[in-house]
Amino acid sequence: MRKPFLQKALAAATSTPPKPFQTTFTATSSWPFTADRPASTVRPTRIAVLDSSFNPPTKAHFHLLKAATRIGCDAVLLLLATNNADKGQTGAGAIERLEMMEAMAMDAISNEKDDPALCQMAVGLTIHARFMDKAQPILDQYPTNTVQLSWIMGHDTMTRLFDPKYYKDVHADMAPFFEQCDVICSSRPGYGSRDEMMRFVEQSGYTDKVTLVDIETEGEDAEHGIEIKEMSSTVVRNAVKSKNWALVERCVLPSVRNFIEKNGLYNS
Ligand SMILES: Nc1ncnc2c1ncn2[C@@H]1O[C@H](COP(=O)(O)OP(=O)(O)OP(=O)(O)O)[C@@H](O)[C@H]1O
Ligand SMILES: NC(=O)c1ccc[n+]([C@@H]2O[C@H](COP(=O)(O)O)[C@@H](O)[C@H]2O)c1
Repeated sequence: MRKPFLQKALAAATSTPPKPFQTTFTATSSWPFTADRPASTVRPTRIAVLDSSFNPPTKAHFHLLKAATRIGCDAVLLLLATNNADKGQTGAGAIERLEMMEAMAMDAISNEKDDPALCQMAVGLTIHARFMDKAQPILDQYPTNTVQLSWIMGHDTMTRLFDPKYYKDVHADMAPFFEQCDVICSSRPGYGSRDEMMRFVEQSGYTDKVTLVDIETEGEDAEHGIEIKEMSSTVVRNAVKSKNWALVERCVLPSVRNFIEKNGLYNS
């Protein structure tokens, strides 16, 4: 039922001229605003944006979002890009990824009622690879200064956010981005300690624009040998390939697990 709609959205993103940003799912018609928190320039709505390949969405992604709502984000946007700064596309197709992102959003809306900001979820599609290019077309959708974007990412991605190789002049190019956006960053096993992450932020000169968070560990997953912070889409793809469904179930939400099996993703 949703496929023709998503195919149309993808066609709009790849047509000439392309639609630079669109939402394909929103929890409510007024998203990201609510009756209690209407569009306001006095108190802009803070949207946590998780930009990812979602190949597939994992519990680590979900817990990054929870970390963002814990520190005050009002709503959440799962963002898929038709272009990636570094990776080619293998594994699931774009439509399948959008469907899995929507499944994750529906899971949150049904099961996370005690975290109202997490239930304010949307799924979106951008054509841009770099964060500085992704931001403006999203901001353009809403009345000026009513929305603040908080980009949530792991330590590995923050390193690339500030890597001069993506820019002509990193500070000049990033200045408009940091006027309207901030970054929420989590440490990630294999990419340096929390202290190293803090030093990296200090050296970048953007201490006031980056908030460091930690992904919470659920006892259940720690008991089973893999902690949430150790999860990645690669772990899930490899687990499906080796038919380790117990590990798949530990690393993704039930709706995503069912989607992977039903659609025969990541088998080869
Ligand atoms: N376990 C994790 N801890 C902290 N950050 C994470 C974790 N998993 C993903 N992220 C962050 O989420 C964002 C999107 O991640 P991405 O889509 O690259 O997931 P991934 O699991 O690393 O994918 P893949 O395994 O396919 O490379 C990135 O900013 C990444 O740093
Ligand atoms: N400098 C940048 O803005 C920059 C650098 C590297 C990756 N990215 C983006 O970060 C997101 C996550 O990247 P990966 O899927 O490669 O982990 C992607 O959308 C990618 O295009 C942005």
